[in-house]
Amino acid sequence: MTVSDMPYKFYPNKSATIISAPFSGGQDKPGVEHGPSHLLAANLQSELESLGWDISLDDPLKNFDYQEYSKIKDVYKNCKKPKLVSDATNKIYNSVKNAALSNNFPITIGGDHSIAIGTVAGVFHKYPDSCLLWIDAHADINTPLTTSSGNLHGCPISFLMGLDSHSYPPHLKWIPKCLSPGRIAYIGLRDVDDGEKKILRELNIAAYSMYHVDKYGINNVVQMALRKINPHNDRPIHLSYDVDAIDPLYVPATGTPVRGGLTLREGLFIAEAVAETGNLAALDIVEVNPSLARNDVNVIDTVGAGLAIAKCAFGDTIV
Ligand SMILES: NC(=[NH2+])NCCC[C@H](N)C(=O)O
Ligand SMILES: [Mn+2]
Ligand SMILES: [Mn+2]
Repeated sequence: MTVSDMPYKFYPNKSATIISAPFSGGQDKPGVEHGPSHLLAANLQSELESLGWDISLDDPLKNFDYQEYSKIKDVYKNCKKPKLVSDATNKIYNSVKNAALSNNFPITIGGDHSIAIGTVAGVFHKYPDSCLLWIDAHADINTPLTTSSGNLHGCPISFLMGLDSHSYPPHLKWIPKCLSPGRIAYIGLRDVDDGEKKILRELNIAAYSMYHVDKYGINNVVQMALRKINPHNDRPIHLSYDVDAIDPLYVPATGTPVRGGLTLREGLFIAEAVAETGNLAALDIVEVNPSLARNDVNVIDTVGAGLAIAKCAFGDTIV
């Protein structure tokens, strides 16, 4: 592959919006809501500006009243906090949509991975022809019928695809069914639930696990994944990056760590290779949870990895 002569084809004037999504309601462990403030304190904005980007900030959950939700019983069958997740991701959806509609590259910093309900829906509103590259140890494609944890950060893909849609909590029915199975590829999988494996097989979804990374090497895996979802390299690519794809050695401060993950270099290579296509259209960096660090080094490593992913995606190393 050659370096695109049109880097960032969808945002040629290199302007971006950093959207803070300090949200933890898609899972049970407090602390992931502090991810955005740590990434910003690590100079995310000025680091991206020094790469030639014009950066604005948005904070769609600024006035969000979390207290209100603790007063109500927010469960639907086995799904935890559907109203909270619905309302928060709807605000993120509008922020991402508005950024993309005003030609600002949306980079959303989480927060748990349920926020991708809003980010993917927002990007696909502007670019319905997009494809989604999901970097994660997990498939996050449980439906309300298959989830055993009830945590909605394990379900965003199924809502975006409309899988088992009759089972949805009423609040989540607004989510546009914008994603088709041929438009998503995974890299980094190693902790996939049985119900999820069945879905991945039945829908013939491009799923590259750590086994494939070892077998073919990271470059081949990225190229294979992109060829499946973007065969002519003309579609916008949404890169949704769960930092737990990277091995806990490098990214210890995350809610659902799984050993045997990507090396830090493999993880960064993915962001570089997607940037190199010229078609990167949105980025999420999720599941940074500074509260789960055992010491300061853990925080520095995890936040530093998130920052490095963003810089690679924004052209630090190649473009
Ligand atoms: N975004 C994440 N870290 N998701 C972890 C999901 C874990 C498990 N598959 C579940 O559904 O509960
Ligand atoms: Mn995830
Ligand atoms: Mn994960």
